[in-house]
Amino acid sequence: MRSVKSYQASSNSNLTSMPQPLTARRSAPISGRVKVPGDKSISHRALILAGLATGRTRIEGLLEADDVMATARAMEALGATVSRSGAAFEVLGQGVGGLTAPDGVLDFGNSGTASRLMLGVLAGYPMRVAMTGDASLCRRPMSRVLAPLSEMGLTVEGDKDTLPFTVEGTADLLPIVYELPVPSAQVKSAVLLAGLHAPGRTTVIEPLPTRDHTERMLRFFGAEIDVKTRDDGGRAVTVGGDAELTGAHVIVPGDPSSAAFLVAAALICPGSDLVIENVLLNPTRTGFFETLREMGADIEILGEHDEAGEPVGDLHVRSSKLKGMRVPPERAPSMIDEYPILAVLAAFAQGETRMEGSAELKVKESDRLAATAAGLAACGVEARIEGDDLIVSGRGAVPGGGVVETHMDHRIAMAFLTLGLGSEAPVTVDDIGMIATSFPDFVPLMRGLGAQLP
Ligand SMILES: O=C(O)C1=C[C@@H](OP(=O)(O)O)[C@@H](O)[C@H](O)C1
Ligand SMILES: C=C(OP(=O)(O)O)C(=O)O
Repeated sequence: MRSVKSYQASSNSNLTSMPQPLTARRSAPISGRVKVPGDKSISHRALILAGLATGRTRIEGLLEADDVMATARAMEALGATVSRSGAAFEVLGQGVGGLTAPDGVLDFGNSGTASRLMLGVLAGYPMRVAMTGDASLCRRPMSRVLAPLSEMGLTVEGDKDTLPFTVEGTADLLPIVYELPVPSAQVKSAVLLAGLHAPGRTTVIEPLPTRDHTERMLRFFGAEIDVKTRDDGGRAVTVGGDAELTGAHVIVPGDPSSAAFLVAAALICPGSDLVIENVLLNPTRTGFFETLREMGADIEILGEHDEAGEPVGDLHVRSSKLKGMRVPPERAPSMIDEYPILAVLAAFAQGETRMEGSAELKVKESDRLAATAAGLAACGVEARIEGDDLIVSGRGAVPGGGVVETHMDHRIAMAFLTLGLGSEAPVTVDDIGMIATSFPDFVPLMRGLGAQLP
């Protein structure tokens, strides 16, 4: 058994370590059968709910990346026991009210999900907890979660909107009905997690459906969850308070947001034929694959089935000629992390791709609208931002030859390394260090499939 304390907070140490540039070159076909690491969103939630449950939880396929290890360390600091046992993780939970005050500051590294979901957990405990993150996380807005959680009873010292700050929860949380002003699964999840402690029922209303892993997993651990879907697709999610959760056996499927880079590489490198096994196919996460099919991509889904409460299947991808399209704003939540790699594919397509309603991209690990447009321009692609829309003019081929700034953003780094596998001239990414936050084996895995990442 190995405790998670032995995992380093490497996303923070990246701040002081030297940047690691990498150059991607035009590649032969990307082919083979492969699995991607476990889904990041489900991994965070598995650790949190396991820590709040009574008894033991076994987690298979947990993503061992910096972001998820920040959640694991936080749960340990709060009194849960998290250890690795062979290929799985085991968590000994403390029950919904059983967590205890940490000794030091909780450091969430680069992870928005870890920090925001944990605020929901902490809201139910009358203890002062100091929280921080790396330079990127300390710029990201926290008011979106602090607003509903303050209504429930959480206080933030100094009324701050960004980390670092100290919060204090209460044993007397109020249940609320909260309508999300922005489509965000992190905000929805934070309110639902706080609702576990509140007496009565807490409801989150979301005008556009966002990823629903918290609801599914809460149900899996025994919480009372009610989901009502409106005619317009919006949802009202209600959690019963004073909840009791029981340890469970969680199996984490492959992350579709990581698979997206492999799919993209296979599409743009001629002659590719790739199968990615065991990918999460929850409909709140598959907007990218649907969009690519509409653009003409040859993507087949094989062997779809349910595993531990989530749909999974294999993706079979063959290189394809793509055409530009209008991506409607209501699709954004189901593919929010895939816009940088979609924009890269749009550059290889014929015609214009207009990605509408992408405002949320401005508040991710970097301003992804700006970083993506600048990266494309550095690689000779015409791209522009109009309000909240990103517009890419595809010419069927990409010149490349640029140096791309990643701004401490793992998805920008992976998106532009992928671009370099299909462009005419090599593409250099200024720093690949942050890739460890979500997909530590990205570079060796891609090399194994034929990618030229020397
Ligand atoms: O709930 C989650 O696990 C996530 C929700 C999304 O963020 P928002 O809730 O800010 O849209 C997504 O970008 C992030 O990578 C993971
Ligand atoms: C936005 C992301 O993550 P987070 O918000 O958890 O930092 C991401 O992984 O693309």
